[in-house]
Amino acid sequence: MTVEETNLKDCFVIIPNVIKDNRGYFFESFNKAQFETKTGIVANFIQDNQSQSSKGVLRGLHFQVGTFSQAKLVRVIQGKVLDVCVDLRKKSPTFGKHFSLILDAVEHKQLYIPKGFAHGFLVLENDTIFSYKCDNYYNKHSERGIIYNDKALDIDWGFPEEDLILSEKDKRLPTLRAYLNE
Ligand SMILES: Cc1cn([C@H]2C[C@H](O)[C@@H](COP(=O)(O)OP(=O)(O)O[C@H]3O[C@@H](C)C(=O)[C@@H](O)[C@H]3O)O2)c(=O)[nH]c1=O
Repeated sequence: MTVEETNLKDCFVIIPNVIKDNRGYFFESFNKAQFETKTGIVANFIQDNQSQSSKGVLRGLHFQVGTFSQAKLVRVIQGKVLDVCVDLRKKSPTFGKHFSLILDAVEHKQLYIPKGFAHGFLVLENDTIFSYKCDNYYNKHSERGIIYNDKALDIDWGFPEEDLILSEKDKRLPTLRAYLNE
């Protein structure tokens, strides 16, 4: 696997070694020792999640707070997404900045998103299956979010706004400024 830095500190793109033969392909989707050596991050993932979505679904921008804050290692098993994360660590030099990349089932890239970041993705192909590891358990009461189209974040989703499909919960999320003033 190869690890690439992003514009956001502690946030990495992981590019696996995909081995192809006449049967198909094989790759190690997670190798703790290699992950830790190449990123310098000690990962203790304890929950795996999987979701399926249609084209146009936007999930996010989500995070958990306090003792339930989560680092995530995200990837696409089938289909394609635009994946986005936002640095919400108040003391970070890249506070409020975001990183985005395409995750698909062709390159099999992964994104490591540290604690203190918001995360979301826009689904670009029907029947996309998204999978991620978390280093903390889900906790309903610790869930927070920022609205995906917050002008202050300036995220280019590159998709017609009227075609987006969001959960009722996600439609009501606050801007970053409103969240910080809560
Ligand atoms: C995230 C999560 C949800 N749930 C439940 C709550 C709800 O009934 C149902 C669907 O939850 P949501 O609508 O929050 O699912 P979703 O919008 O897919 O939430 C996910 O979005 C992406 C962008 C992330 O980064 C994740 O951390 C997570 O927040 O699943 C769990 O039981 N465990 C979990 O870990």
